[in-house]
Amino acid sequence: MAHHIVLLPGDGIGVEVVAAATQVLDAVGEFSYEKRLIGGAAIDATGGPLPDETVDACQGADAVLLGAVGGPKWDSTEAGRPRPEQGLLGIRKALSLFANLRPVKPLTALLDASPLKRDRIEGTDLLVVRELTGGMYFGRKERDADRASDENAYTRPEVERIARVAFRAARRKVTNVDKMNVLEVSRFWREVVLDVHAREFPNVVVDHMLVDNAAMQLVSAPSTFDVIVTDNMFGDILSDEAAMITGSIGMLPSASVGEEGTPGLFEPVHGSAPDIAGRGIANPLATILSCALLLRHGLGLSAEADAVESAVDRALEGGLRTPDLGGDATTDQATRAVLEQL
Ligand SMILES: NC(=O)c1ccc[n+]([C@@H]2O[C@H](COP(=O)([O-])OP(=O)(O)OC[C@H]3O[C@@H](n4cnc5c(N)ncnc54)[C@H](O)[C@@H]3O)[C@@H](O)[C@H]2O)c1
Ligand SMILES: CC(C)[C@H](C(=O)O)[C@@H](O)C(=O)O
Ligand SMILES: [Mg+2]
Repeated sequence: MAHHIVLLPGDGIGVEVVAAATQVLDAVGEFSYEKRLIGGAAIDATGGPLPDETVDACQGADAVLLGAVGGPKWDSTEAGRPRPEQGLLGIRKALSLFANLRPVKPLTALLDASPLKRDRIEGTDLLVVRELTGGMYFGRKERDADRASDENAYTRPEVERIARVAFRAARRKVTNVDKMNVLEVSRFWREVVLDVHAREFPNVVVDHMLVDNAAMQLVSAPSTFDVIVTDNMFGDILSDEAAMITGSIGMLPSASVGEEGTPGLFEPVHGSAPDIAGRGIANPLATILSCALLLRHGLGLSAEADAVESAVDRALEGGLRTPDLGGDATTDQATRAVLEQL
């Protein structure tokens, strides 16, 4: 039976890059698709960012492919207004997708597309393991006329399970990133990571870095990292920074995964890019590479995943460059360049 994939295009360029990526999926296999609403598109159609039907469909899928949510149309600082981003946070929580894996590996063809010097980034092959369903994103929120707060809390099981994902993924070492010199929640986080290390993974090298230093080391010596494990907020910020090692935020894929047996959600790291939405010039490669992660980790189709990744590689070797990479290829042309290599 064909694998069943729920598509959540969302808003802005999310719609454009998901349409591109499904063409690539169709070139490597047979899949049944079900398109559902999320984000601003869902607010417009139903009043809320995450309709029940979307959650139900995702729960019944083999894997979920998401574009992006959000945009100025729904941006408001007013308390209590529905926001597109709540849809994304809601589906991550509903599927218990506690681990967000963001691999950062500059492709040879793009070593000169990064603003970082070639000799700095050469050899970089790191993985950001971002905790995705806890911390400041999901703590108690309070607001009155003169004060507002977002609680930043983690429980022991939440830290233990993300630490295990990181230690299992390590080839050389795990770098735990926190802010333990200031935050109580970070001191607790680090203690739990150390416990898991001592009890379950004593043979893996572990080191610890404060997040401000990690932000600096990511651009000065990215190839010294292997696996970075960090909380929801720090992981969000550090992975956008790390994207520039690959040349563009339009290149960075991600996999959001939970416990065995629950469908994974695969999504580019970038957002809905309102500044270029509707112009047909978004780089679809982050989403196409997210499809490779979907094939490999979501559906167990490793050969197909390898084929997609090497087609992207060859298309770039052949000169493919969208505007974010300094060229003028459109989304369509980029997609066709990948399809031609398949
Ligand atoms: N996963 C998601 O759904 C997600 C992620 C990040 C931001 N957002 C939302 O997207 C909206 C815009 O956020 P933002 O501007 O801070 O971040 P963004 O990632 O949408 O855009 C940042 C910059 O990168 C460029 N860019 C992003 N993706 C690109 C691509 N594929 N090809 C070429 N250029 C690309 C944009 O044009 C923009 O200049 C906000 O509403 C935000 O909440 C959603
Ligand atoms: C849109 C937003 C909620 C989201 C996040 O902060 O997790 C995005 O920035 C991401 O990185 O996936
Ligand atoms: Mg982000």
